Amino acid sequence: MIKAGIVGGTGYTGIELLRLLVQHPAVQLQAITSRSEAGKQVSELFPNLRGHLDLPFTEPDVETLAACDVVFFATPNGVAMKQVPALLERGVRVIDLAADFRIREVGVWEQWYKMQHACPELLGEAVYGLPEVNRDAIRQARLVANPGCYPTAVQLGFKPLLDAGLLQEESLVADCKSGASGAGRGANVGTLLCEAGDSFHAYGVSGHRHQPEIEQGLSMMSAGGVNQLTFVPHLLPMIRGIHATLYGRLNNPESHSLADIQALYEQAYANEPFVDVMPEGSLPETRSVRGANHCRIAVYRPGNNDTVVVLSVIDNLVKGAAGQAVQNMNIMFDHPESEGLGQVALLP
Ligand SMILES: NC(=O)C1=CN([C@@H]2O[C@H](COP(=O)(O)OP(=O)(O)OC[C@H]3O[C@@H](n4cnc5c(N)ncnc54)[C@H](OP(=O)(O)O)[C@@H]3O)[C@@H](O)[C@H]2O)C=CC1
Ligand SMILES: CC(=O)N[C@@H](CCC(=O)OP(=O)(O)O)C(=O)O
Repeated sequence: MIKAGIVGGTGYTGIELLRLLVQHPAVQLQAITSRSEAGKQVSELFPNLRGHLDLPFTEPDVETLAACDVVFFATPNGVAMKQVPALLERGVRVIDLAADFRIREVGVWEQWYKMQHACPELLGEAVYGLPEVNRDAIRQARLVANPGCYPTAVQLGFKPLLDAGLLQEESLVADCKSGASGAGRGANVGTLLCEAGDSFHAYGVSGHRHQPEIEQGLSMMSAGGVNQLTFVPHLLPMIRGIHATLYGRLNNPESHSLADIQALYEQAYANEPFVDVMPEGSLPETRSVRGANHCRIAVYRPGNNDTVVVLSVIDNLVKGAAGQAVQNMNIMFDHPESEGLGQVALLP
């Protein structure tokens, strides 16, 4: 059994980790932390876990966490980096759902996250946990930086076209929409029902912290690098889900029909358990991945012009966070990659 701990068990990604891990056949939950709820039974706060989990929340101290084989940090940015060195020293492997270890260059990270990094020496060792890109490195990793939700949807959507060198790199646009759970469980006026319900708006238009993460990932897929991505996130009046509409201009439009591009995607993801390339003409819906670890993708070439449109949907809390983290854990501990991740999306 893999002994697992969760730091931040009362947040939305922590709750989602709990839901997935109590059903995982090879995991024994060892410690679940919350500073605000320490001492209370986890199932008292979250009755969906009654009968599945008999553990109280504890304080997030290294001594308790050191008894785990793996610790998930489901905490705000800047928390994991303070505890990770001590845990690694104790032989514990770490999966950070926040952004502390996602960006290679410490200067870029500090500029976007507006704090000093506590252990920049670990940035070179940390593995970016997008299995469809880094599976082999994840297997060996002591420290995995779980990708952000928007970066997951965008990178999986563009990957086959960039890997094949078919796109003009300066032409990329990612028009993305997220449900409100992406903002976390903390009190926040912008995500109150009366503020976010029955309305729709963009945010972070002049700069969002996922921009450098997405550009870093896309650059690794493309010979020329990607540094002019236009990324605009929006808040949708729904709870879960990300819908990314991606645009890119073809280098040689005459040489690649829509059927060729469809075949390219099908081939690229043929062996990926969690990426589904839908048939031509499909319109992926966020509800088709709600609660499931899948990314569903459809490709288009409207009017047969030079621009390819890719539609990519995920559940921000599953493939965009907790599900991907469990997928990474399975890879790190040499378990079947889909173990404990067989959930089918909830319709309607
Ligand atoms: N929500 C989403 O869709 C996604 C979120 N992420 C990232 O995952 C991380 C968690 O997100 P989310 O679950 O939404 O966040 P929440 O705000 O919902 O939860 C945060 C959790 O962290 C704990 N916490 C806060 N501060 C500290 C601290 N200093 N030390 C220890 N624990 C702390 C809180 O519990 P307590 O205060 O009681 O200790 C709480 O359980 C964030 O970095 C987020 O950016 C990534 C992808 C998607
Ligand atoms: C709707 C909403 O607010 N979404 C969050 C993204 C959540 C996420 O993935 O953030 P991390 O990079 O911090 O992990 C945001 O835009 O800040």
